[in-house]
Amino acid sequence: MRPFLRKTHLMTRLFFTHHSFSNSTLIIPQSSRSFQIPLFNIPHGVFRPNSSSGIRWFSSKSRVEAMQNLEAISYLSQREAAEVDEILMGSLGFSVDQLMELAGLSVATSVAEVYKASEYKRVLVICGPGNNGGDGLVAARHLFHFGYKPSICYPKRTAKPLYTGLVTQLESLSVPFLTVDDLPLDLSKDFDIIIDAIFGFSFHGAPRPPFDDLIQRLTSLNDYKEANQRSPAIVSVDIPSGWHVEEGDISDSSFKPDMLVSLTAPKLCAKKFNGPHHFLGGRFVPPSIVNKYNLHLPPYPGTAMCVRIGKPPQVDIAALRENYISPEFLEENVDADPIRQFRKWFDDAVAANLREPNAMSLSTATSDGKPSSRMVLLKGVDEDGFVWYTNYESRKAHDLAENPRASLLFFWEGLNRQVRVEGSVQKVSEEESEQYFHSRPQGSQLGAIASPQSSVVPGRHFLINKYKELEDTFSNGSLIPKPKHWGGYRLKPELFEFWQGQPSRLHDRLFSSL
Ligand SMILES: NC(=O)C1=CN([C@@H]2O[C@H](COP(=O)(O)OP(=O)(O)OC[C@H]3O[C@@H](n4cnc5c(N)ncnc54)[C@H](OP(=O)(O)O)[C@@H]3O)[C@@H](O)[C@H]2O)[C@H](O)CC1
Ligand SMILES: Cc1cc2nc3c(=O)[nH]c(=O)nc-3n(C[C@H](O)[C@H](O)[C@H](O)COP(=O)(O)O)c2cc1C
Ligand SMILES: Cc1ncc(COP(=O)(O)O)c(C=O)c1O
Ligand SMILES: [K+]
Repeated sequence: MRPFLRKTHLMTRLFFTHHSFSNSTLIIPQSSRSFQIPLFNIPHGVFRPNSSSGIRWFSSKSRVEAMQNLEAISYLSQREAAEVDEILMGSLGFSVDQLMELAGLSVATSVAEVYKASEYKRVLVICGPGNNGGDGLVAARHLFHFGYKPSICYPKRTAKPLYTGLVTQLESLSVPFLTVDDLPLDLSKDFDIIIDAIFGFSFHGAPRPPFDDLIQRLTSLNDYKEANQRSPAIVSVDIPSGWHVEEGDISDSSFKPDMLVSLTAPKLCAKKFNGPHHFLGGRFVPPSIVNKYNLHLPPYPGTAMCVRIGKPPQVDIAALRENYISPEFLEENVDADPIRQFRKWFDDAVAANLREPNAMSLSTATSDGKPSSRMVLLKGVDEDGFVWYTNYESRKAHDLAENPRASLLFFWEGLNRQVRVEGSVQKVSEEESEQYFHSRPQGSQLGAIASPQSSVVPGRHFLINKYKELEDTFSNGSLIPKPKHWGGYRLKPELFEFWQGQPSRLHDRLFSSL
């Protein structure tokens, strides 16, 4: 294999035309051909000079950090876990209600990250007599509001107002409470997820009735897993119930959850957890606790209530799929003007708060038909076409010089929508490029000068040094001149396809060729 080389890259802007949908057709069948894409070394170098992209850059960085920090996680003993609880609810001024609310919300958000409500609707929450059971009650309420259908089994209720309040809240949502006798002996058919909120870090000895029997029913589900048959996913809150809080499943005879949501910090038994999904929740740990217990915990990304820890899940790539469920998109729903239709969908993507709704894949090809694709940012769309900005000496620019045709692809995953646009490409005017260039953050302007896009550079230091020199040169606030080799392209559309995903792959595809 050849070693990686470092290339650099820059950015781009967008606009659109007026045409009718006279030729629009609904094509249902999807090509069933599969493609084998050969793997090759991709010289790359994502250069984001300083933080012109601010928060977004930071939040994606903290997610990456979280993934990289897996080795450094620390674990609490049973005594330490109880101590932390006491400190939080003593000198640190928390109430148990608050902590339980945050813990239960963390459990619900962790579940929702892995098991989509559309596929895993029926949730059984088995609650024990202590705070672990309380976390389960809170999680059930949040899951209800997230669109799941929870049922509760809460055989040993605690008479304290906190718990009776949680029960009343669930009853007001008509969440069913099932007795142990109501539950089938074989839990495999009636539920998609079972949340084990039976015992937490205060568990000791061997499980007593009726929890011994419930744990046995969970353990019986192992047989289905071993036989590769569908059975509910088991999610344990803080401790897999029945496991020793520090030693884990000592007898090797208890159930093995698919997911563990550790709260505050993982307890020692979590070292023995080998399931696919380990999450951390309880985003309330103040620095004084972190320092006292020398905790190494991953940062929570953005505003999340949970973060994945442990090894990344091993997925069966072939089994990864979504069943798209969307409103129908019919001929009578589409705007006769594809540009207006595009704007409508674009506005929907913005309103849905999708990240980078203007990110699009741009495909170009050499004159002898060698294709290549990359993402660029749409910077304008109107009757004249779609505009993006880039480096005129880049690979895409070379392609466009010899073959001025391209295709654009938008994928708005959160809306089950895709738009294809194909057409001919021209450079935008120098004035237009000038105007756009000077509207960009200073860092991006300097980046455009520093980065010889698509050419091989000796290393990241090369870009950083060039960038620093430019920063010095322009530190007096003088105008940063647009490099000659930087500017926009405009694609004049000839063909549109608006795609809305539907169940069983019977998607709606409306196209208009102009
Ligand atoms: N700071 C945090 O991390 C927070 C964690 N929370 C959650 O709270 C639990 C710990 O809660 P706690 O009430 O201390 O303990 P448990 O939920 O584990 O349950 C204690 C009850 O279970 C009974 N028990 C213990 N062992 C057995 C057994 N072998 N058989 C049957 N019953 C058992 C115990 O009864 P005892 O009579 O034995 O004392 C108790 O009734 C933690 O894990 C988190 O999930 C908070 O919600 C938020 C803050
Ligand atoms: C979301 C996203 C947006 C991007 N936007 C642009 C852009 O607007 N202009 C640009 O030149 N490069 C942009 N890039 C970088 C390009 O994908 C690519 O790496 C670079 O333009 C070099 O491509 P080339 O060597 O094929 O010409 C973007 C990358 C991503 C992931
Ligand atoms: C290399 C490069 N150039 C240009 C852009 C577009 O940047 P701007 O929005 O500042 O025009 C991007 C966006 O990611 C980029 O990566
Ligand atoms: K548990």
